[in-house]
Amino acid sequence: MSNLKNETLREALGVYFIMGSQNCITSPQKTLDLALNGGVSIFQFREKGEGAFVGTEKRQLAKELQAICRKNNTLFIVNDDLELAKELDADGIHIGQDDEDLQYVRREFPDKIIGISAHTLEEVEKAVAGGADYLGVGPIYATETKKDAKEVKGTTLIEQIRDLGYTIPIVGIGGINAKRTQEVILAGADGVSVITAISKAESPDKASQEIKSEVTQAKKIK
Ligand SMILES: Cc1ncsc1CCOP(=O)(O)O
Ligand SMILES: C=C1C=NC(C)=NC1=N
Ligand SMILES: [Mg+2]
Repeated sequence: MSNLKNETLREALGVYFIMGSQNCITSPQKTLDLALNGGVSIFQFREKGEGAFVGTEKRQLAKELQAICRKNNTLFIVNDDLELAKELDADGIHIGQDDEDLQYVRREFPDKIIGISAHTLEEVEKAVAGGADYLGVGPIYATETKKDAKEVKGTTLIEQIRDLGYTIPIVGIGGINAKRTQEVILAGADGVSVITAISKAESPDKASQEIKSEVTQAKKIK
């Protein structure tokens, strides 16, 4: 378990922005700065897909985005890349089912936040048993961003997890925007993970603000 208190992390998961150079219209640095101004509460660097940076360029961009997060007192999470996460002393790492297994990652990062993607109840149970700090459940809605996304499931898995009494922090992910945010929170998620709705927004700060207010409103109803 990360040394960050469970409830603090749950709170921080509210508006979980994920981005890499391939997801932006303008510069990643500018996009992140605006998104943080708008109310993003945790950020994940996810440099993947066609044309993604590798090596020194990737490391350089990660350092710059981490510095922007630090300036805004916001958690900086690295997707998949354990070496990079270690080198930057990131606040946490997010792994998918096809990445290193949780036990190995926990040994490497005993006090960091470890998030796991989960798409089935079996994957959820394994992640909870293994001591993951949060789950990324999706895709909730259709998404263009992740080419190998699994089948769209709506909010059913989130509801199932809560019906079974699991209290692990959850973010929904996949095709989420401001309009869809309340449904995901009311289903039992603690936050929403978003790439396109913020990274390709006309104004990333306004987009983040709208999502944040939807999260806040839904949590009042819950
Ligand atoms: C990384 C990931 N995992 C499941 S869907 C997805 C992409 C989400 O991107 P968007 O918010 O643009 O649909
Ligand atoms: C695939 C993913 C699922 N969930 C989260 C939070 N991040 C990811 N990269
Ligand atoms: Mg992965």
